[in-house]
Amino acid sequence: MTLFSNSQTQGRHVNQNSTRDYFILDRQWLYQQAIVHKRKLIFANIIAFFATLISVPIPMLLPLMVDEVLLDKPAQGVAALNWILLDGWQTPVGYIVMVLMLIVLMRIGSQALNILQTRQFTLVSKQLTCVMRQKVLDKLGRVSMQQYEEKGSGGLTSHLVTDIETIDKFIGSTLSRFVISVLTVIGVGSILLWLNWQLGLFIILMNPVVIYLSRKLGERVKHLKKKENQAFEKFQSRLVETLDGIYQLRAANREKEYLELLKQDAEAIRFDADKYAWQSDAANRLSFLMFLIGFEIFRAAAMIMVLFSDLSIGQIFAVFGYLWFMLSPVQELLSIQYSWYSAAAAMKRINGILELDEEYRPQATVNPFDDKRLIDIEFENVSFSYDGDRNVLDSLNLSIPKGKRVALVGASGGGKSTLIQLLLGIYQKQSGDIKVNGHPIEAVSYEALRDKMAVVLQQPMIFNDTLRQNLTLGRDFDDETLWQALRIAQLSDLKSTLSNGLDSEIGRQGVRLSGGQRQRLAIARMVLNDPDLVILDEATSALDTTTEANLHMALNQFLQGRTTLIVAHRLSAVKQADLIYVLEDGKVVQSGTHQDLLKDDGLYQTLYGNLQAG
Ligand SMILES: Nc1ncnc2c1ncn2[C@@H]1O[C@H](COP(=O)(O)OP(=O)(O)OP(=O)(O)O)[C@@H](O)[C@H]1O
Repeated sequence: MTLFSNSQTQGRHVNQNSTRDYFILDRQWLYQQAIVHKRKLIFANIIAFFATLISVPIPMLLPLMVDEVLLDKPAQGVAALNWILLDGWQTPVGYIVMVLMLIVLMRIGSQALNILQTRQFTLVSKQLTCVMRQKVLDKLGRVSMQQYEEKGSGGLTSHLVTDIETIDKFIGSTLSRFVISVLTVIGVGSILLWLNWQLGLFIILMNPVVIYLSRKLGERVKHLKKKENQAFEKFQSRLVETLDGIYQLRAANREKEYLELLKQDAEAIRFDADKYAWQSDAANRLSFLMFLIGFEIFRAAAMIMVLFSDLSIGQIFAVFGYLWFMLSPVQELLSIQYSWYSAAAAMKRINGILELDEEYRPQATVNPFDDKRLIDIEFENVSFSYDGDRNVLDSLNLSIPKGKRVALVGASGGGKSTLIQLLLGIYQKQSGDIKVNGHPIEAVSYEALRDKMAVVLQQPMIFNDTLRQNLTLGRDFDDETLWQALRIAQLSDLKSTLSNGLDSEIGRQGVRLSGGQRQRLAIARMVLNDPDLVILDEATSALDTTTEANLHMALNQFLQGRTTLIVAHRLSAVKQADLIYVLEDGKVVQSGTHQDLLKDDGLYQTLYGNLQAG
């Protein structure tokens, strides 16, 4: 079956370490899980057997009531009741009350066992879905950036929520009902055959047909409902997008056009919803009509049997009872294939995630970091292309010496951020060497290097959490250290603006931080990291010149002795670097200090010469 095929990686770039050692949801795994949970599953099935054993005979008490008590033809049933009942209670009312109590007890017993049985299955299903979620989460931590960029996070989120929920439902409710349904249908079928084999056979064969036909009509409704839901989803996502961007839309005077689009979406909902409303009502009624007609045919057939066989009135009542009794188990058995299809499709989608290419993570074979904590980086003839066609970095050579502050400048799109991504191991160079303290970066391992460095990006991530959590990202620091980091990052003023201090909620529902504040928060985060290698990628671009100057002054001391790589457009951020590289079309076209570069005719002078003059 395609669902379980393991070979979906074809046509994709597969990293060196992704040699199918990854976890996947397949028959074998399900089988292993069934073995792991076999005690619960066996217990659940034994309970199911007894639950059915108690409930199936209930309608058989009707012939006893109707024939023996109401029509006054006492036989074994009444004899059995007489054996239990005291003399004074051996009256029709006594019999009815006694049978009522018996039925109530049987129903309570059967329901109690059902609850216990479902409980066993939910224990298993929740355990399995939890394992699945954790496996997918583990995988997400290893998925390569290319894959994230291709898939987008929206699709991945829905897999984690809805698809796993579908599988949970299949195991927890559909499978759990399966045994009970099969046993009930077998039990009821046997009793009907025993009562009157011709009538029994007719009902056993025709019942699934009637339910199948009425279900078919029901599915039509589902299809319509799906269309209505899709229209709603489209409307909703456009609405959220429009409202999120309302400020910019208003400023661009395009608000009306976007609201007009929303109105068109609303119109589409009206069209689909209207169709769904009446057609679903009609289909529901037709579906029920089909069922009622089937039921009436069975009833008529049963009455005809009374004419032509020795079926008693009480037994006819029992047959009617069993018709209802069979209804839900047959329905459940018929729907199992649909649930299986959805669960299989969900599994396939989850396997799609589990098979995504993983980030290349070579194991460390050397430790080039000495006690002095100094790091130097060397790029030797490094080439890289995103699409395998155009080289974004083209035989690039540059060196970032120990403890120095190095700046990368150049026109937008020159490859500066790409270079950082190669250093971080987010993307892999196609050729050349990146060396860390003289060792190839693969031998050092990206994880070991990431441990030593901190990167501050232009648009730092702020979590919907407290200031403390946003600073520490879960690590332990005392308050004084945190305030010290905030001081260096020029964020001391938060002390007076946040009522709850470090424990104030910032992020989406808390205080709204300005672009500049976010950047400074990320710098404070970096300071707390105490890194040996600092990378600032447009990290101060949103600050005003005074704050930026103050920040650089405060950072000067902190960056002393740490290797620093700065990517920036602003002269103020670049000027103080010990060494500046000018990148153009993926190559270093100039290098030197600010003063050296200003003297040369070249890109640097074009970019910064005027500013300097000004
Ligand atoms: N994920 C990506 N997929 C494909 N192409 C990309 C990707 N990221 C960047 N590029 C392309 O690679 C080139 C270099 O981009 P990069 O972001 O490294 O430039 P940059 O020098 O940092 O620019 P800026 O100064 O504007 O930040 C650009 O042409 C860009 O379009």
